[in-house]
Amino acid sequence: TTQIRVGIVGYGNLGRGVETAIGLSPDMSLTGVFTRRDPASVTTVGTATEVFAIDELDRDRDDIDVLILCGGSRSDLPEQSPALAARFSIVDSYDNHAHIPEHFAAVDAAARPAGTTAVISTGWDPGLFSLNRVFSEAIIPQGATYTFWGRGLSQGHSDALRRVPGVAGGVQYTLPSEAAMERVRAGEHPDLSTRERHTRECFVVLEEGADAETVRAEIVSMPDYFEPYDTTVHFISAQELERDHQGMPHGGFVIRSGTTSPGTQQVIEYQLALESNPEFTASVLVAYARAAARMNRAGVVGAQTVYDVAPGLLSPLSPEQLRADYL
Ligand SMILES: NC(=O)C1=CN([C@@H]2O[C@H](COP(=O)(O)OP(=O)(O)OC[C@H]3O[C@@H](n4cnc5c(N)ncnc54)[C@H](OP(=O)(O)O)[C@@H]3O)[C@@H](O)[C@H]2O)C=CC1
Ligand SMILES: N[C@@H](C[C@H]1CC(C(=O)O)=NO1)C(=O)O
Repeated sequence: TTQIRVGIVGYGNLGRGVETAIGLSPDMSLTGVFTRRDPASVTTVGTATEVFAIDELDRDRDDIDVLILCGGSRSDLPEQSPALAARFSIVDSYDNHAHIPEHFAAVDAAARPAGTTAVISTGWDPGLFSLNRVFSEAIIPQGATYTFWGRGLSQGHSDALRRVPGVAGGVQYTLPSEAAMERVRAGEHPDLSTRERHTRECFVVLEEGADAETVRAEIVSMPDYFEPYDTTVHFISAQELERDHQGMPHGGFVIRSGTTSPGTQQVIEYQLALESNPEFTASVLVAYARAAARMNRAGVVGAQTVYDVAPGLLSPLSPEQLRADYL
């Protein structure tokens, strides 16, 4: 069977992870990396990986089945996903939850008339955690569902704070409320606000001459990303960022507890423990790129989410093998 030919758009933490994950997928090949920067300035993990300027995607080409978009959700994907879905099947990891319906509509308006397939908001949240929230609530309609993340590095929030004028670099860690988790695990169904579930801690390197209090105010008031949370901002040097904040671990869990008849307690839990958030997320993107290519060949076009993708399409194994070995 012919390989699925993939293009990576945007080469940062996620782009590097996708490059590695494709190398582990015998049914897929990497056509190349497409970057907005000078290709000569981009050093890839694989020495054989070709790097092109992103406008190399502007011309008609028949060497890409699906593009994996690895840009930032704060400002890259809102522009790149619809633009590229007009000509290619894509997958992205768009994770600004409050605006996913808008993103879906914009991408669908581009993909559907073009006959491309665009799977948006894949990864783990949104993505695998979204699936588990829906599974859990479909199976246990009477109960309460909770999602906790961290302590770990959120790539979406780190990307978002790096976009603030005056910020030269930085990361954001998400901390779950220990008290809230304890109450949930004790089987309580507490009514917790967003602010009561997590806090956010930022470590920021300022650009020369930038005003710290202006930058802090811009971060903590940022709608969707930071405004709904108690957020602290520490200012550090570039050396400290390099020395202390290069790891990108993360994780979390979705838990639902409820009853299937009066007094009959049922609990579903799905947990992730990630040494590398980007490598894990990239692996999810690659699996959904496999599904997007297959869905497009089957004539399923337009924007899709993880709720629209049959799980078997994620696997390199055939439906027959899955029935024989995994059911
Ligand atoms: N759904 C989910 O569960 C998850 C979603 N995500 C999403 O993934 C997005 C991308 O995360 P991440 O890869 O960490 O973001 P990065 O900041 O590493 O990269 C984002 C983009 O910035 C550009 N870039 C990268 N490095 C540099 C550099 N040194 N100088 C200038 N530009 C650079 C690249 O585009 P170019 O090559 O064109 O310059 C790249 O695509 C996040 O915004 C988040 O929304 C992440 C994790 C989980
Ligand atoms: N999308 C998140 C993945 C998880 C982590 C997270 C958070 O820490 O707020 N929310 O969802 C990311 O970019 O890392």
